[in-house]
Amino acid sequence: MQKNGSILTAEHLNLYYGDKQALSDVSISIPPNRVTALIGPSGCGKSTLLRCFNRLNDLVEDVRIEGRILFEDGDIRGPDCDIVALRKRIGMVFQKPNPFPSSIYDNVAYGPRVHGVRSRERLDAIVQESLKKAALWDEVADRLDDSAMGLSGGQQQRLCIARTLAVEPEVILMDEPCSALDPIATSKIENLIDDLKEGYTVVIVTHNMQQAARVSDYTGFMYLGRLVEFGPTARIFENPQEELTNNYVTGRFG
Ligand SMILES: Nc1ncnc2c1ncn2[C@@H]1O[C@H](COP(=O)(O)OP(=O)(O)OP(=O)(O)O)[C@@H](O)[C@H]1O
Repeated sequence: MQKNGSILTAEHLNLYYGDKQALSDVSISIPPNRVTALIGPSGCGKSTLLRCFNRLNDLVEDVRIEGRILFEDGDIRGPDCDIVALRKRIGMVFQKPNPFPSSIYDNVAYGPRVHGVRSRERLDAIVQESLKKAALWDEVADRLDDSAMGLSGGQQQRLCIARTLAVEPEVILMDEPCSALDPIATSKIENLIDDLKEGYTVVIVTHNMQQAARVSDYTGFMYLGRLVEFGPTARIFENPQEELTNNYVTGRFG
């Protein structure tokens, strides 16, 4: 944990895609073991900020980043940062479920295998535990060798969460994890997010304000690349300090 009580802190972050500035002077501190939602209109930089937290923007050509991102005590943008180790500690779940075209078991065992776990007994235990934490075990326990592609969209997304949990991350980044799912599957993922904060820090990007209000403890409202306001979710929705936030949460634009 950091001196300010956070697990992850961005300081004066600017990000440019070529000439276009997508983040402007963003500073934010993410509290541990809580769910933090990033909301704001399309194109305001939510996903860009999320991707900075595990250096996924490094893969984008022509990107330039200024500022610091501290994870615990180290700067993840520093030369000493081991990206593979970072992505193990800060996992990511994407908008569209993206299971590998292999068995349910192998999807979950993939990460631990990459990180050197060889014992079948240990892998069995990790697969079972991760699927239980992702609230999927009861639905797949008798068909672990079946293809992950045969699962429903909601099950696939929970499998992707299990795959992320299998390498024991500390932070889970979720980029619109329910946007491809129906309401029942969405509510399962939302319940799961609530359970996850016992053991993990969750940062979720969502278009859906009701979802942010339901699942998060803290909310950051972004607009045109800036973090306009950040605070406890109830305060952001019920008593925002900034007029822009108020206009957005009351549905005056979006
Ligand atoms: N790889 C990229 N190359 C160039 N520009 C990009 C890239 N990714 C995002 N952008 C631009 O950066 C800005 C912020 O995009 P970002 O995806 O972070 O916004 P967002 O708030 O997550 O939007 P949405 O809610 O629509 O997903 C947008 O103007 C977008 O067009």
